[in-house]
Amino acid sequence: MTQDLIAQPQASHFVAGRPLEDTSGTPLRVEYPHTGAPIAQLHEATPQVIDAALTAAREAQPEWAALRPVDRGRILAHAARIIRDRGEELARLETLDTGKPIQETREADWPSGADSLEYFAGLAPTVTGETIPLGADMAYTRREPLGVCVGIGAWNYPSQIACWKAAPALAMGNAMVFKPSELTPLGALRLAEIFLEAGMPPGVFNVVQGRGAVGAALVTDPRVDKVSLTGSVPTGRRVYTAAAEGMRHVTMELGGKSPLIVFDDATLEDAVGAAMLGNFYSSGQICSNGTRVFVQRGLKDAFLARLAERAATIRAGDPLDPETQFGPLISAAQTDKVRAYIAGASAEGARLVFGGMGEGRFVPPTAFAEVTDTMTLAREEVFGPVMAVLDFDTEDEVIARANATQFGLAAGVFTRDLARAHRVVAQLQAGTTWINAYNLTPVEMPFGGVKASGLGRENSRAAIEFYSQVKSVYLGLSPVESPY
Ligand SMILES: NC(=O)c1ccc[n+]([C@@H]2O[C@H](COP(=O)([O-])OP(=O)(O)OC[C@H]3O[C@@H](n4cnc5c(N)ncnc54)[C@H](O)[C@@H]3O)[C@@H](O)[C@H]2O)c1
Repeated sequence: MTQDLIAQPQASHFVAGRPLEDTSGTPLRVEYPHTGAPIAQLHEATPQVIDAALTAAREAQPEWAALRPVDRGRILAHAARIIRDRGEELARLETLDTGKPIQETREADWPSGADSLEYFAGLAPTVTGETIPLGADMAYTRREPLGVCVGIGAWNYPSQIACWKAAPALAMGNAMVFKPSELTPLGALRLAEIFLEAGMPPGVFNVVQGRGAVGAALVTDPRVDKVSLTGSVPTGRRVYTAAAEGMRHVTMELGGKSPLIVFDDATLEDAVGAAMLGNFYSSGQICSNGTRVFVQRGLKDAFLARLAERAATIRAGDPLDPETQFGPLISAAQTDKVRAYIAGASAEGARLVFGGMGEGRFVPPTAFAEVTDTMTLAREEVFGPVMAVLDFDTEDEVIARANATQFGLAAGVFTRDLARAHRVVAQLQAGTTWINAYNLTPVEMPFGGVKASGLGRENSRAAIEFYSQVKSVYLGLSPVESPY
């Protein structure tokens, strides 16, 4: 291993407040995506490790839930402060784990995780029940935790995903066992250490490593009350099915093929900027990306010309270089997959405007024009920096075409006509939408999908509902009337 790129943690797992190793688990080689060089060597969780993590979570949860919400919130807020204090070190770790430019991991990844911890730390004490007058009697409701939640993460925003799941779950008094993606296991381990340092009792947040089989073992364990997955639609279907067997709650944050609609009265620079953000940031590995860019015919030539001009200035390179704006893809397998989509788009008759295959782990920012709805590039999630530009003429037409997909994660509209913007957004089948903006996901705003893109919402007050349940308490204050 190159000495300065080693990121070996103390142990593969973090259970009951301690690093835990079991070298009998299948080896898990962690690589720096930029070079493919190993940066850590871990082991997948064995059944014993999974059992230890779930036992620890089960045991820790009741006491954690019994704390005053303000006391749980103080620990989450303390963890957020530690994350902010160690921003540089954590950004570097995230870059090594994901290959994303350090520019991005400094600004977006852990800081967004810290936002989430701060938000739910503040929200926890404000969650109250209802009192319901019933004449002489009354009822009230209590919002109670679910118990043990399993979090399963994707590789594109590993530490942000861990925080987005942990923050509402823990704020509401649940314990969590988190399984990061096997490709990006390092950030969640660091989060577990930070929680402990911030004063969280051992066992409240545990991390186990492994591929899909470890996730599947967690999802079906009778000690688990809820599963929150961030991943692809096929994995989501499997996990939802398995969770249903045990009547477990789920949150599903899945993939998309989101439309970004640009009317010909849009501000060109903003629309082009948003299309670039929504296709090339994180080398296109973002679930909510607006990968079907519908451009009204009158603006098409200007849009493509300005897009090509601005895309040519994107600086690709070593992700640890602060000047780098664009990094490699996560793995050789993902690179092959993205290249196959590029080859397929050309074969199906789309016109390559710029970009192409690239070299090694890099696929450059790429855009195709004259893409039609039936082409594979317009129908399937690529999860790489490949933009499909489609032409359209009328509002009704573009709404129908935008909705003609199994996905429903996100959508965007660019126009100066705000009445039209609201009218169009109201008709788009998507859980998260933007008007004259794209891919901004502040913690204050609910985030999630409809249709095959998911169930439940992360972030905002809405997330509380998905990490708690309502108990009704009927309070009899008058004599019991019985016919017997
Ligand atoms: N909606 C969102 O918030 C969001 C955010 C990021 C990524 N994503 C989606 O994630 C996908 C990319 O991530 P990925 O390739 O890691 O996804 P993936 O579906 O391959 O894996 C996601 C996670 O599920 C685990 N897993 C796989 N099979 C499992 C099983 N049978 N039971 C339990 N767990 C299992 C994996 O080990 C991994 O941790 C894309 O489709 C992307 O759109 C969605």
